[in-house]
Amino acid sequence: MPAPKAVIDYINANADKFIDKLAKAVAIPSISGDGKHRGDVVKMAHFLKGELEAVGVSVELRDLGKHVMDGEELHLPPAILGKLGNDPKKKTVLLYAHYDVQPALKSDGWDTDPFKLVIDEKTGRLIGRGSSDDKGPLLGWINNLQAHHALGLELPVNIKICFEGMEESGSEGLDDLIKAEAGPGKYFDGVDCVCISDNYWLNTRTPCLTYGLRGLSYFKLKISGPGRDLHSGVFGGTVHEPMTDLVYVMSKLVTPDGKILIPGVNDLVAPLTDKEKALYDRLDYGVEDVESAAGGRIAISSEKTTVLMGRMRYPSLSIHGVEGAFSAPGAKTVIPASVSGKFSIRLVPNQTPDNIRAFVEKYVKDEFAKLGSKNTLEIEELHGGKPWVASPDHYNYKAAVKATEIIYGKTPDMTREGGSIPVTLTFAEALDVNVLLLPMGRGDDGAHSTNEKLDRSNYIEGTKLLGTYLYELSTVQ
Ligand SMILES: C[C@H](N)C(=O)N[C@@H](Cc1c[nH]cn1)C(=O)O
Ligand SMILES: [Zn+2]
Ligand SMILES: [Zn+2]
Repeated sequence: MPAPKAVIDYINANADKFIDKLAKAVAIPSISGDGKHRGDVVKMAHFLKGELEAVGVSVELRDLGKHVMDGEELHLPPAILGKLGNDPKKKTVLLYAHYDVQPALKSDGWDTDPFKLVIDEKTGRLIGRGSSDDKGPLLGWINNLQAHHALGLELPVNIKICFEGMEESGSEGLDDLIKAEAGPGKYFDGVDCVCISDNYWLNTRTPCLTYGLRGLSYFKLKISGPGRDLHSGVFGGTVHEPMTDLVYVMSKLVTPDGKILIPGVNDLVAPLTDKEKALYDRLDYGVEDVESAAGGRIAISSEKTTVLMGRMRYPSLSIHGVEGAFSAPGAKTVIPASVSGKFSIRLVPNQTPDNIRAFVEKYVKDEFAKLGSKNTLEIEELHGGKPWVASPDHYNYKAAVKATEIIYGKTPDMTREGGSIPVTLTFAEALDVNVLLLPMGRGDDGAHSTNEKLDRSNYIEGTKLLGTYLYELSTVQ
């Protein structure tokens, strides 16, 4: 059943107000990975609580306790739990999204202030940190609730909500909450299926539904030696230098064409079948899509399926940065006393943070030992999450296919995502339900990157898509 015309008309008529709301959300720098912004993450939770209550949702902010980040004990931001409707004749769908964002500084290379939503009238882009990941999609749900509230319409399904503020930092605390609230009489009791809008189309033209995510193991490799930073003219050539050791070890992790060098990691990956390869052949995708989204002609292969499988079905290892290294402008002649290299591995089925950790630790220690360095090495796993694959034959997906056809006039591609949303598998297992990923943004949105954007049409049509999905879900078998 399509959404009522009144709902679609309301969304069209209120598009500018929805954009204003996105601007308010973007203005709160809710960066979960930076302790200095923890107050902003909590502020964002209260902002959303107000928005949800204003449209009739009963909301509670659940305390998730404390954690330690970068040596500092911090209170975790709350999980936002909400309920609207309790009609036993209707299906109940659980909506998940996250209200935290990745860090962003203008000096990273943004053209504008990352926390001030800029509306580019020429291109229709809504530019700002979190516009696509994941404040726009999160507000897409609230926009629909607002439309129903304002029009005095009942929703076609019962809604339960779980919005979190730590997704970009390993979803700490949420797994325990979900497990504790699964089962008869508990918060998530009665949930029939889950919908998450927190990923992206493969390209800029074809909507998709996503039935898989890669997992993640994130590591910090710390090498220390001198008691303090040293003058390279005085000490260069006389001591083992931490940065030199780190660069050596990090260079042994992955080849420039993406082959992971850590023994054991690739052995866990299931062999490719012809049937599976045909799935990638059919997707609307070209090497030019990855190159235009990346902003450079740098695809790892000229073969479309190789590039797609590199994102969807094989693990990858990325080197993210070095803490403690000299990185300012100028030419400081320093030997840093302690440096920490950060890298992560995206995991695919059969790989888990538990079975990958031992391979990584052994290999890194062995490679470091080959140096005969007197510096010390510590390796720490910062966070991790398992990969997830669902059945796209479930009614949850059928409802989303129909909704996409109604709103976009196209049958969506069925994709697996290269990114990670650690709680997806927890929902699937703890609640024993199907989970659907229904993305709002395009493949070139630049999530986690500079100048992140959400196209105005994706925000507004995406809002309609989420609403229409709820109607299709209410009648699909
Ligand atoms: C796909 C989702 N929107 C996302 O960006 N997830 C993050 C999760 C994460 C884990 N550590 C830091 N962030 C991702 O895939 O990187
Ligand atoms: Zn993200
Ligand atoms: Zn996200």
